[in-house]
Amino acid sequence: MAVDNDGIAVVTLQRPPVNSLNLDLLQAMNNTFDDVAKNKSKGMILTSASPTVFSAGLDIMEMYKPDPKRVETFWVTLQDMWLKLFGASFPTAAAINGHAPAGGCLIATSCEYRVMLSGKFTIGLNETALGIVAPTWFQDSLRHTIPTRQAEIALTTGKMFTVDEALKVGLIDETAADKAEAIEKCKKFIKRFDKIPSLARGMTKQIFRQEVLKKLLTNRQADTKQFLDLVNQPKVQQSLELYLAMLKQKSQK
Ligand SMILES: CC/C=C\CC/C=C/CC(=O)SCCNC(=O)CCNC(=O)[C@H](O)C(C)(C)COP(=O)(O)OP(=O)(O)OC[C@H]1O[C@@H](n2cnc3c(N)ncnc32)[C@H](O)[C@@H]1OP(=O)(O)O
Repeated sequence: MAVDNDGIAVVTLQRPPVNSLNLDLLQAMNNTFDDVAKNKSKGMILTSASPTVFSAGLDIMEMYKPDPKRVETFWVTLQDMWLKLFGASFPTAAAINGHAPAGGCLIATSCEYRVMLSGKFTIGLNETALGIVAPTWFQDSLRHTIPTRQAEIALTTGKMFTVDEALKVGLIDETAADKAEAIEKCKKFIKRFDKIPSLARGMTKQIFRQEVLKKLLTNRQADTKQFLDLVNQPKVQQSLELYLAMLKQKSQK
């Protein structure tokens, strides 16, 4: 993590090759978000060290033939990550410098502002296309960002938006030619709050987001159980196996 002169933390995801979110990366993100809050940074920008992938979403290896204890810890840590990021009182922005499918889109939509690089990248919640279900809070994060009708159609079809489509529907706020420009645009967004008292800003954001946050906070155990039931279904394991094989085949071409 780097904190620049103007007090804005730039947090770079760096788990090659595709920043897939495994238990270790999620734990590191949680520690970093706590540090950003403790250091009283003006705000946080999330970006990626990869030139083509912001994040490939959840690491499928954490869910394929999982160890029962680890997969439960994995899910609870993912819930923590979302609660910290979506509920952060400090300003948050995503400089999306590559593809952002599924959990990658979740991270981006948990931030308050999104700038994505122009190019052949895509962003969206593609879970249904993989035969899995986007949990309530994934769906809520999308619904919080784009109009309800478009969110429903996107979720049920597993739509991956091109950069132009994402801009048109409001899934991203701006485009940028390169990563430096994306970070600059995110900084400009965060600097808008320079003259707004941070306590009032933070509380207003938390009130605005509290309904969605409360839904998970009061249903955490049920949400975990639902995930564990789903992940242990033979049909879901079969879908994950096929998907992994497809990804492997594609990467070897
Ligand atoms: C049962 C679960 C129930 C509920 C949970 C619901 C919530 C799910 C949320 C999720 O996030 S599920 C994950 C969904 N993610 C995806 O569908 C993305 C899959 N990846 C891609 O589409 C592409 O990799 C990419 C567009 C992100 C990047 O493309 P490219 O740069 O061409 O890289 P490769 O495809 O060649 O991949 C390199 C390498 O990485 C492996 N990999 C890719 N994504 C994942 C992943 N999500 N988890 C684990 N591993 C992944 C891929 O297999 C390649 O591995 P090699 O060993 O062949 O190099």
